[in-house]
Amino acid sequence: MTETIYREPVRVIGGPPPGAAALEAREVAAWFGDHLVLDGVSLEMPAREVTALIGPSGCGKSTFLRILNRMHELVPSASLAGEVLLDGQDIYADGTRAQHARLRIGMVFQKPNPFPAMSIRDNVLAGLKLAGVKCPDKDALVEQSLERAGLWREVRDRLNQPGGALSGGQQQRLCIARSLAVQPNVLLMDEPCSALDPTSTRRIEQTIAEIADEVTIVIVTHNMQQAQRVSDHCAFFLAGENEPGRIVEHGPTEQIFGEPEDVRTYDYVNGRFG
Ligand SMILES: Nc1ncnc2c1ncn2[C@@H]1O[C@H](COP(=O)(O)OP(=O)(O)OP(=O)(O)O)[C@@H](O)[C@H]1O
Repeated sequence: MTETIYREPVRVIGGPPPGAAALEAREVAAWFGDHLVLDGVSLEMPAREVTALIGPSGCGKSTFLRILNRMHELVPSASLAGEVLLDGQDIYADGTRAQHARLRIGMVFQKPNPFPAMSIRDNVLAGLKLAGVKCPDKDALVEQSLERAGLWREVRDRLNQPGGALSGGQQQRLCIARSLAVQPNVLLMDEPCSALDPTSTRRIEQTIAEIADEVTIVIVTHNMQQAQRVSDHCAFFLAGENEPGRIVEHGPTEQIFGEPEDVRTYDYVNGRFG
């Protein structure tokens, strides 16, 4: 079989502007009803780098991640304050559409969620249809997205088979391919390996390393080794008893794991609690 390697991004019409983008949260607070779950969260997530969000269960990491692409507001009781800047533009500014923010800032979830009866090829293209993005050369886009997600070689001869027939790790890479097909500027990942075996986990980590030059990544993980392996920066979240979650400390991953400034960070990354 002849291979076409698509080095330049395949052209799509109506997609995000090209390239990775920086994200910055400023003084973010979040509520469910009148329950304040996050407060005073400010964090810079540089373009083309991987930022890991770490911290014990319930400290607001997933809530923060969902605020970064306007999914938090889909929960009926949810509200928030603060700003989220995508390359300097507040995604919550008046007149900015949530769907536009979600197109530029993609998301991969804990449990792989391909459309099980839909073909592998159509799964990759499903995000385009939902976002109203068009592509004149769909075959090239399918190949490039699967290649970037590290799945092409395993599925290129069975693109018409259902997505549900793949293994869990392959399904997660299919979901990454689906997110990449719309060519987002940022990819958010909420514990993307927690349902996977160690081999699939390493394969996803390899994929993260391969795509990080082209798309900014923010990943929630409970796995400290994973945070160390995949991220350039880490933010440590913590919520006291009856207190909202806050960032205790953030910085280069080497510093957070090697020489943290706060004793709570030291204790957490060394497995003393959480
Ligand atoms: N839909 C919801 N309605 C009400 N409260 C919620 C909702 N989702 C989360 N919460 C609450 O918000 C707080 C933060 O939850 P969140 O899931 O963001 O934490 P987390 O750090 O991601 O936890 P985990 O690591 O267990 O996934 C918790 O107190 C949780 O109970």
